[in-house]
Amino acid sequence: MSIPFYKYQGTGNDFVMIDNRQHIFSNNDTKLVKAICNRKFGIGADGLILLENHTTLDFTMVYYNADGNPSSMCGNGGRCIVAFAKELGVIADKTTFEAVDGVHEAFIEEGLVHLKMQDVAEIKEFDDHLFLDTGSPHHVQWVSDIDVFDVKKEGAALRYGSLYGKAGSNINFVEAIDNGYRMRTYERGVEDETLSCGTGATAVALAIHKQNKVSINSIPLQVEGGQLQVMFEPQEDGYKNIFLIGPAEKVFEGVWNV
Ligand SMILES: N[C@@H](CCC[C@H](N)C(=O)O)C(=O)O
Repeated sequence: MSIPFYKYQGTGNDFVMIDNRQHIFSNNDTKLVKAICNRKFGIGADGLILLENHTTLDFTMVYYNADGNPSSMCGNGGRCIVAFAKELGVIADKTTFEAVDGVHEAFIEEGLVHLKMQDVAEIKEFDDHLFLDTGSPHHVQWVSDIDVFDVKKEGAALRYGSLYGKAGSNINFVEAIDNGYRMRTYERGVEDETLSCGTGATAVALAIHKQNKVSINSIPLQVEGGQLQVMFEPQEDGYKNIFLIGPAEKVFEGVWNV
């Protein structure tokens, strides 16, 4: 079996993308997805994404983590699939598509993909961290030594610890820097630090605003793989019109032979 694939990255969060409009790839083949995402024996990626037909919208996004399992929303993957849909000629510069957490609008402007995220109603604040769901679950914690912080060790301890039970959570660490904020993420389902996490960046931006650290509604975030921007409108009871903004690029394409 030969499966044509494309490799995309959004601020270093990388994905294998497959045009599955003709059902060339079986859904939920955990072993195959894990093999494709393996960085030593496969193509290598943080996740695999299928672009499928939708009955009324432009397309459906189906997301799998690198461990082969389907998961909750991937923000950077959402930005990458918009660029992929444009490359395939499925859309021009604007789109409405469906993902696991609902319908998303997006547009491409000056080379950056602006992805509208779901409204966020609740941010839980604890003594040393915050927790919110931006399509995926996110723990946000301030640190003072982010450059040398052991994200993999501390992230894994929290992800598998008593706070989040079997489902786990993605774990974000953040520090204020001269021109904004710098963050690093341990990703559930990759079980390692990734160079960027879009739903994580969204969670960090809203957490920063919730804690009154800024009054602005647009927050620049430096991630390991580049720069993201999150814009939002604060409401009495949460946040709406949330946009995750950043680059999404095709890296290469090929054929996977099984
Ligand atoms: N890379 C993602 C998040 C993907 C989902 C996550 N690993 C989970 O299982 O919760 C992003 O850019 O949002």
